[in-house]
Amino acid sequence: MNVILGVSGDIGSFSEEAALKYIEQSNLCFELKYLIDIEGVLSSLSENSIQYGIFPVVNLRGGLVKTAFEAMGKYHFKYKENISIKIEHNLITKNEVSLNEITTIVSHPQAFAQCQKYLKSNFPNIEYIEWKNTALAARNLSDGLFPLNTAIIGHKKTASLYNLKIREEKIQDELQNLTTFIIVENI
Ligand SMILES: O=C(O)C(=O)Cc1ccccc1
Repeated sequence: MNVILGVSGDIGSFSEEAALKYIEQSNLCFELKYLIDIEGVLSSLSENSIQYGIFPVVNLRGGLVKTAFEAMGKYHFKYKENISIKIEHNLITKNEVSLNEITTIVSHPQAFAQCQKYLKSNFPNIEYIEWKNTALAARNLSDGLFPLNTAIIGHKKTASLYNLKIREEKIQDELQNLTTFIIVENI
């Protein structure tokens, strides 16, 4: 049976990127399971349907990942190790939308926190919607869940994965935008 590493994101999320880097560095063989958010990871771990989990806990610009601390207070688990990755954010829309037509941006709260300066100077008066995960936002935009004039902030690979278009690259406030993820296991 394969050992499963639960990811707090969808395909194309930053948590997936951290998981892939962890697998490469540790030389361990894991199957990834996409559990969308931190609650999904920790609940699956407590039910023993996964053996390990990975999720973000802190970023220098965005601060503590609030949802991580809320979920960590609800479950018992063991800390295994941590890994930090450099995160680059991108503004992504459907193919037919131009920048001046954007009325809404959907993303994970950490993405908004890490792109504050960019958003304040470029989109001061639009609607912001917090979503469970950046890659899920991309998938849902592609599926037509949001109005056409919606952008998401996420990993550049979500554009090709979900048939979307990158409008602006590297929009994070810090060039070296490191986020730390932790790998956890059952007690
Ligand atoms: O939403 C994601 O893709 C995540 O993995 C959570 C996240 C979001 C923004 C920065 C770091 C982690």
